[in-house]
Formats: sequence, structure tokens, C-alpha cells
Amino acid sequence: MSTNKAAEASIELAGLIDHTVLKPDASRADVARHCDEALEHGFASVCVNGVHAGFVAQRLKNSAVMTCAVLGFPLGASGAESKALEAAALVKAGADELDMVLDIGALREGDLARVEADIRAVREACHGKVLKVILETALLNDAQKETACRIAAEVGADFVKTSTGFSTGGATIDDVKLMRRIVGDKLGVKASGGIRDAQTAVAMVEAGANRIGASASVAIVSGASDAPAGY
Ligand SMILES: O=C[C@H](O)COP(=O)(O)O
Repeated sequence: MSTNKAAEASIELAGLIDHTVLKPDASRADVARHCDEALEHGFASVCVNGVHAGFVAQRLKNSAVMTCAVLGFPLGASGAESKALEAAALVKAGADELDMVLDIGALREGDLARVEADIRAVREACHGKVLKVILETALLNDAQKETACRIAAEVGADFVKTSTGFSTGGATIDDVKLMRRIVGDKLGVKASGGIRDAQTAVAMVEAGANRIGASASVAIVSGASDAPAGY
């Protein structure tokens, strides 16, 4: 691949990446560096814990890079009311996109009304913002993944997302394919957790992902010279 084509492919991949810093010990300096890297490389967003949402929104003001904040993270077990309050606070702080963890326990025990109510509460609290529903696929069987995708679509989420990066496994090609098959072109699919290089990121896109969540974003775009252009 020519140098120009490699740079082009890297830039196109960069635009799909949520540059993620979710470690509990992340400092403001770490978050500031991620914002600067996102501006430099043209990532889609900087994805942070709620405590940093306002800081990121200010730092990225007047840029094309969005502020993404997680909620009910990483366990998904805080309950609909708390998640809705969290969502409203994040919107107030300036978040453009919200990544919520669904109620995994309710899904696994088949309490689908609770799963739906949980997502709906957040959807209503962040009306007009992009809502991604994290399934935590490593903890689910295929039927549960399909059910989660259908409920997320019914409730009006914008994306389904594979993983938090804090559980027993991250994104897999098979899960991304399954999720894309269920949501069709109505919702986005975000692959996240364990994506560390350009080759894996491109494979996720080829499987149907149109967003990548990664803490290794800079390595991904720096090594993207083998990625085909067009993403
Ligand atoms: O939401 C995104 C994930 O936390 C990113 O996980 P990672 O650190 O394995 O890239």
C-alpha cells in the first residue's frame, strides 16, 4: 500500500473509534491526553466515566470529536432509576453519546420486562442523544444476545455494543455478526473490549461493526497501514 493510501485508511478507521479511558484510576491528565490524541487522530469520540464527562465536553468544545460517557458501568446492576438519573446528569454535563450496560442479571433470568424498562428509562432521560446498549456478550448465550438486540431496537437505542472491557471476555467476530444480523441496518454495532491492533479492528468492521471502542486506539491507527481503504 502506498504511503498516501495507508494514511487514508488510518484516518478512515480513526473516524470509527471511540477512544476509551475507563480505568478507575485515570487522572484528569490521562483524560486530557486522550482528548488531545482524539483531536490529533480524528477519533469519533473520547469515551470516559461520568466523572470526566464535563471536562471532556469542555476540552472538545468546537471540535468534531464527541463526548461519550458510560453509565451503569461496568456491572449494569444499578437499576433503572439510578441509570436514568445518571443519564440526565451526563447530558447536562455535555455528553453527546451514552453507553449504558443493560441489566445482565434480568436478561439471564428471562425478566425481559425489567430489561426493557431499564433501557427505556435511560432512553427517555437522554432523548436526542446517541444511546448505545452494552450487552456484555461474554456473559450471555446466543439466544440472550439476540433478545437483547431486539429489545434495544424496540426501545429506540442507536447502537448495540458488545462489551465493557471489564468482564471475562471482549468483542468477538461471531458476536458482531450475530448482532448485525439481528439489528440489520436499523442500529449501529459497536465492537469493544480487547481490540488492540488495526487487523482486529478491520476484521470487526468487516463482520458488521460501524464503531470500535478501544483503549489502544493510537496503536490501532498507527499500525493501520495494512488496513484496506474504504472504512
Ligand atoms: O468500552 C470500551 C472498552 O472498555 C474498551 O476496552 P479495552 O480497554 O479492552 O480496549
